[in-house]
This record gives sequence, structure tokens and C-alpha cells, in this order.
Amino acid sequence: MLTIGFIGAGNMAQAMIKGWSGNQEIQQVVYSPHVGQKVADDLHIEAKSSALEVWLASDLVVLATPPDQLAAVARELQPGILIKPSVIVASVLGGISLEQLHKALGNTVVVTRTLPNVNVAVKYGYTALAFDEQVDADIKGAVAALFLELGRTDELTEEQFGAASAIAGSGPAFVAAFTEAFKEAGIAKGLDEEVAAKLAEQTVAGTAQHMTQAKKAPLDLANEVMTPGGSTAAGFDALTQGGLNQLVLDTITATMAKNAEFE
Ligand SMILES: NC(=O)C1=CN([C@@H]2O[C@H](COP(=O)(O)OP(=O)(O)OC[C@H]3O[C@@H](n4cnc5c(N)ncnc54)[C@H](O)[C@@H]3O)[C@@H](O)[C@H]2O)C=CC1
Ligand SMILES: O=C(O)[C@@H]1CCC=N1
Repeated sequence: MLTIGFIGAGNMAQAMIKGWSGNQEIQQVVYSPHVGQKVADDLHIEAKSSALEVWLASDLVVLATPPDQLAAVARELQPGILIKPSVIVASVLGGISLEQLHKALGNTVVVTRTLPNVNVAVKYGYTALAFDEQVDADIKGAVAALFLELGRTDELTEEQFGAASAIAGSGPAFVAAFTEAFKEAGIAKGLDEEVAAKLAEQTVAGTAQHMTQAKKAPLDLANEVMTPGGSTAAGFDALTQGGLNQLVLDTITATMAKNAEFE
């Protein structure tokens, strides 16, 4: 049995807990000063009463607080790090580097940097992983296998994390915003809200599934839909000439700029 302990019980921690919840080989525990007990009750796992208790109970500890809480959490964990140095840390803290993790937690702790997105809750996530030279191949393999259970995963360089965070980490929010805009357009054109919501959601979900299952590039799929001289091409021109690519680039640039503030 592997025990995964969460420090922080917000949206990201809950998504990961849900993703691993069906695995009989994994036991999960959680601490948060605010909502830990409620989240534990809702997700049928055990609540601990401090970050230190989580550390002492776990094989792998996920740091899932807001990034600015790292120093406070590290202070609480110091006795645990001395008593039980074998614990592996998987940090999901946005913008916090491996070097910053070592500075806060000490050089002897095995730290890994992981960047999942909320879609891990339904095992359709993407998780970027980064390791330093202290992490041996067995630990890398074990951490990668855990996240592979929650969707796709890759080892990236830390330099790639800013862009990966904006596109894969924050991306579900942007795709959701596009889906909402699709729905709003349907309502504006006379559909009931319920119908518009269903059409928008199923079209976004189906398009993603189609590209994945058929290994089709986005523009190849778009070209299949665009009957020459037909209606889709007229809409596609409006979308691209209206500045879609620039808008998406601006979105990613703004996201990365904010993320860099934590470094
Ligand atoms: N939400 C997302 O999609 C993603 C979030 N992340 C990262 O995950 C981390 C958490 O983000 P969210 O879950 O969205 O935030 P959130 O605000 O939903 O949750 C934060 C949690 O941390 C707890 N907390 C605050 N201070 C604490 C402390 N000193 N000790 C223990 N627990 C404490 C809060 O009670 C709360 O349960 C952030 O560092 C964020 O950058 C990374 C990738 C994606
Ligand atoms: O919004 C945030 O700061 C975090 C990082 C990636 C997704 N959520």
C-alpha cells in the first residue's frame, strides 16, 4: 500500500485525490487548516490535523497549497524531514522551481516538480514532470507511473514549465471559456440554454476525442468539416480574421507573466 498525503485540500488536491481514488493500492490522507476535514469526508479519505502528521503518515507528499505558503509549510515539516527523510515530495506549486523547493525543505529531501491539470480528476489530465540529478531512475519511474494513471505525462525541463503551465495547467479554464462562448452564441441565435449548453459541450468533447483517437492534427480535422465554398469556411474565416490566434497568444503571455512572479 502506498500512502499519498496532501498538504492543501483545494481544487488541485481534490482533482488528484479523485483521480487516484479507485486505486486499491493507494491510500490518501489530507491536511488543510480550512477545509481538510470536509474534503476528507466528501472524498472518503482520512483527514490529518497538521502538515507534520501528513508527512509522518505518507510515502509521497503532495504540496498543494498556494505557492506563497511554501515557507510556512516547510517550517512545519522540518521535524518530519529529520525523523522520516525517506518521504518523496511532489510539488504542484505553480511557478516554484526545484531550487526553491530545496531551499525551503533542505537539500537532502527528494523533491519532484509536477504540473497536473484539473482533468486528472477524470483521468484525462496532462502532467508535466521535472526532476533534478538527486532523483534516481526508480523514483522517477514511480512518480511518472502514478501520474500516468491520471492521463498523459512527460518529463520536461523547468524552462518549459512556464509555457506548459499556461497551456496545460491553466488551459482547461480557457477551453471552458471557449465552450461558454459557444453556448452563449447558441443562446443569442435562439436556442434554449439547456440545448445550447449540450451542443457546445458535446462538440468540444467530441472534437478532442476525435483528434486523440484518430491521431488527427487540428487543422486536418478542420479541413474535413469545411466543405469547399460551404458555411464552415465562412465561419472559420471570421474566427481567424477576427484574431483568434493573437488572442490565444495574448492569453498565454499574460498567464506566463503572472506565473513568473512566483519565481
Ligand atoms: N487549480 C489548478 O488547476 C492548478 C493548480 N496548481 C497549483 O496547485 C496549488 C493549489 O491550487 P488550487 O488547488 O487551485 O488552490 P485552492 O485555493 O483551491 O487550494 C489551496 C488549498 O491550500 C490550503 N492552504 C492554504 N494555506 C495552507 C497552509 N499554510 N497549510 C496547509 N494548507 C494550506 C487551503 O486551505 C486550500 O485547501 C497552487 O500552488 C497552484 O499553483 C497547479 C496546476 C493546476
Ligand atoms: O491559476 C493558477 O495559478 C494555477 C496554476 C495553473 C493552473 N492554476
